[in-house]
Amino acid sequence: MDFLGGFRVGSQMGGGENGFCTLMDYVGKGGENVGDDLVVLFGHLQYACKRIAALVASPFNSSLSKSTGIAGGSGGSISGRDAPKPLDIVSNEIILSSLQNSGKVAVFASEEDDAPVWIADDGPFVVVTDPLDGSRNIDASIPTGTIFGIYNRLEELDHLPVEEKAMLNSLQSGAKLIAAGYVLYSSATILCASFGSGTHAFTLDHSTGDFILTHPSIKIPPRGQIYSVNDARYFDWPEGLRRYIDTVRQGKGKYPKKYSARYICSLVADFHRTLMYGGVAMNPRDHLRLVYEANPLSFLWSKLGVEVLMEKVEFYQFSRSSCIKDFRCFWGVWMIWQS
Ligand SMILES: O=P(O)(O)OC[C@H]1O[C@](O)(COP(=O)(O)O)[C@@H](O)[C@@H]1O
Repeated sequence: MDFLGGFRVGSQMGGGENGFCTLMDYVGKGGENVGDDLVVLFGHLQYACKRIAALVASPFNSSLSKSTGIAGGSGGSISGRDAPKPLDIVSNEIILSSLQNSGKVAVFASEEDDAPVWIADDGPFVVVTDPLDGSRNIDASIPTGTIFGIYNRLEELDHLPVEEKAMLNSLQSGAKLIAAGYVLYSSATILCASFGSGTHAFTLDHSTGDFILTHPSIKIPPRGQIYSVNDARYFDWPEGLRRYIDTVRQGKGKYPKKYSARYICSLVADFHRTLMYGGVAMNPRDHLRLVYEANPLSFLWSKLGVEVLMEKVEFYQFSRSSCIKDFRCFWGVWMIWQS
């Protein structure tokens, strides 16, 4: 048992009884004290994620999706890998309605929507999210996750037309995030977040419904022995990346042990494992969304002092004719540079 600022820190084996530090304790006045508005926002966000955790674990998943007839949803005309899956849409609605109820959000920008939604003129925050990442894998019960980032609303844009200010607020630079995180839906449900100093993980105690602080101020192991990348794309990679992976596979890098490969193809799960065990995780394709995935996760890494490489961010040029979903980037995280 550990102590943090007067709170007992639970372990995943521990209960959520009195004395454990819950997420709401942590963000509140007795903990990091992120400010009343953000506390309220997190109260609603964690509630939404608990509902999504229950949804993805539900035995009624597939019948729910089929019977509600939302499979085509708002994205009926979209095809292939971008076609929204039913649980994505349900998760999106859950988060949106929770944030609307919070009264603290001006703009909600989700990977599931073509355009950001303006919620409330006086909401102090802008929330960007991928409500259910990895949902392509859900029929096989592979872990999924919610990714979120939070900005302050740009008051200097208040005079603009709604659509324009919603878009510009959502396209703020990742460097302006005030908080970001993810929720992993796996054998445990884990909410991992940074509010600007350090990165902390909270594990859902199903007996009380509280997220308990289980991993305060996470430190990535200085040396990992795992690389995480979709290496079916090996022949599409740049030469330098192929050389790097070949080097660590053979144990010929600075760390003289052969690396192992782990790739779930569920970003939050691959990210969380890398956070826990170290190593290198990347997606060297022009595929991940800058606003909903790469920026929030990079914010977390940067609070850990980890080097984040993002390329192709020139996509991040505001253009009125572009869909926010099209801002994509190559994304890589180097825990340790060692080729
Ligand atoms: O097919 P790749 O390049 O391995 O990409 C897999 C990545 O795509 C994702 O499924 C995200 O894709 P979507 O945003 O289209 O859902 C991640 O969870 C995963 O890390």
